[in-house]
Amino acid sequence: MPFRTRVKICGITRPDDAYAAIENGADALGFVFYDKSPRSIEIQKAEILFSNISPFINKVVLFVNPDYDYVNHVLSKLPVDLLQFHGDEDEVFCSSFNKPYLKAIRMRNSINLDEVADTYHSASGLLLDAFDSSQYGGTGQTFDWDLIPKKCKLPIVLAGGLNPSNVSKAIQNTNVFAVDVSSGVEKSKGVKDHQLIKQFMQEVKRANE
Ligand SMILES: O=C(O)c1ccccc1N[C@@H]1O[C@H](COP(=O)(O)O)[C@@H](O)[C@H]1O
Repeated sequence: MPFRTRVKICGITRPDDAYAAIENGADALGFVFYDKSPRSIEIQKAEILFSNISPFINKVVLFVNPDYDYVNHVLSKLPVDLLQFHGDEDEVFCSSFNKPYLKAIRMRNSINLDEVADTYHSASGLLLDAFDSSQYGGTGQTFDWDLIPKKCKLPIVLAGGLNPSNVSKAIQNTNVFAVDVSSGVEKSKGVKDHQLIKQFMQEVKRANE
């Protein structure tokens, strides 16, 4: 069976955007619970969205340096499949919710991903994003994909500045398990462009042929 790169579309704030992502074949949808993000969503709005998401689509909730109680509050309200920690959270914190999680790593030359995988041994995967000193993520910036090892102890999700024009090259140049996109399929912050979602998914498919 040929390998298929999985796709997560992040920063969903509207039902129509969720449907467009699902209809075009996304495996996971991401919801941002970080009030400094323009893609941040309120719990009440997310409750409605979540109740309309088809089975077998992973619902991922993203946090940046959250309080322990806030994560538990979100988990008490929403049927979450996977947590995504996109800040400076340590392994003890990330693993304390009894839920699978992705740990986002903002890539710099000095990072040794084998060491990071040992540190976050309880993670379901590492999500690699571009480093930006002023923002935690959703920056639309790429990083040097040569920094990604061909083999890692944990599955790798590639993020950071992906869009329909570069995702096929990103997949062909790396050996990642999944790709994650937010700003590259938007018409404005928090509002997805359905044509770009379609093109992005077509390009992922093309790269897998
Ligand atoms: O989307 C955001 O606003 C955001 C805010 C804070 C941390 C992470 C955020 N998004 C994640 O960033 C990466 C890359 O996004 P982009 O495709 O470059 O826009 C992705 O994992 C988003 O989930």
